[in-house]
Amino acid sequence: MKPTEITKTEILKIYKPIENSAHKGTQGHSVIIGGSYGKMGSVCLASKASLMSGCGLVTGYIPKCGYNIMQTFLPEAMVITDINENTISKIRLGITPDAIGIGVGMGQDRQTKRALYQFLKNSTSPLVIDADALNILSLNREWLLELPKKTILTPHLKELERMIGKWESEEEKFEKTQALSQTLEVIIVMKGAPTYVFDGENVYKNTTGNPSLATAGSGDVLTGIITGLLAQSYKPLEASILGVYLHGLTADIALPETGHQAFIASTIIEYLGKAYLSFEREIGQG
Ligand SMILES: NC(=O)C1=CN([C@@H]2O[C@H](COP(=O)(O)OP(=O)(O)OC[C@H]3O[C@@H](n4cnc5c(N)ncnc54)[C@H](OP(=O)(O)O)[C@@H]3O)[C@@H](O)[C@H]2O)[C@@H](O)CC1
Ligand SMILES: Nc1ncnc2c1ncn2[C@@H]1O[C@H](COP(=O)(O)OP(=O)(O)O)[C@@H](O)[C@H]1O
Ligand SMILES: [Mg+2]
Repeated sequence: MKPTEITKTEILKIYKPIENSAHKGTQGHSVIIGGSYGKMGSVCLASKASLMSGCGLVTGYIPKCGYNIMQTFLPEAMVITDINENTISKIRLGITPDAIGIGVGMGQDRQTKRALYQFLKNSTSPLVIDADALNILSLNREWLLELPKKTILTPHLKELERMIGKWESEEEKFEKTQALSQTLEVIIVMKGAPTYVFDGENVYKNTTGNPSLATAGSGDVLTGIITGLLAQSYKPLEASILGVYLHGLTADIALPETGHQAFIASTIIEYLGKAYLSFEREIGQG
């Protein structure tokens, strides 16, 4: 199982420049579901990253306590609140978005667990599953069978361990992850240094990124980027590959300008524009 490297050449084959006739309706609508009291930053970061990945419309689905926080942090986003104050208890969107990212900052309340199960049973939009949604699934492994095919899971190594159990060697970690992606027919973005993407058949190794990304919220931002790309009608594997590449590239571009200490999750979002511009320059020269 030799990984294929995710290089700029591959990325330029996937990347779709914007059409002149574009309007916000053609650029996709993504929904980020998550947040709980004290963890609203995660949804704010993921939603802003989704918008700045190029998505036309973004909605946050959050508990009531996050309403003012999110509307103030990100006026470009729309907000739908749960009936519950501090955690999500029932997911009623009333819209059918082009992609949904679920789990960041969501916590693992009993009501939230039940809401996730009902959501997975009924959801028809392409999905990205991260953080607490992954942890809840690890505690209720039979729920994994409810995941629609080509759903994208984005575990860091601890979340991965909760899903597949401990491994004795790197080889075993890769084999178990590959087996899970094959059995469930899902895409697994195994976050780390570097990040690998499994699609059940092949494994792809990211070539961008550096330790500046070892900062709170940087995975929440990745969830927002991949969800935004999915909503812009990139296929799930393309969105995963392009998402991890862009995410790492922001850190590579920023590092000489910011230094790693002052690089935070918001800096990833800030540098998305420069990362995209580097693609446009290559296309212009081609
Ligand atoms: N501003 C906000 O609102 C923010 C909200 N957030 C939200 O908080 C929730 C909890 O998420 P979380 O990831 O912090 O908790 P959890 O799953 O227990 O993992 C932590 C443990 O895992 C390990 N570990 C992690 N990475 C690893 C790696 N690459 N390689 C190896 N190990 C690794 C590490 O273990 P250690 O190495 O310390 O033993 C660490 O102790 C979640 O909903 C998230 O969205 C956060 O995003 C922050 C900003
Ligand atoms: N040393 C590193 N080199 C490259 N990427 C890293 C490094 N440390 C962390 N990252 C990236 O940062 C992100 C961290 O995600 P995660 O642990 O979910 O953060 P959070 O939950 O705080 O948002 C992942 O995309 C991971 O690949
Ligand atoms: Mg995370």
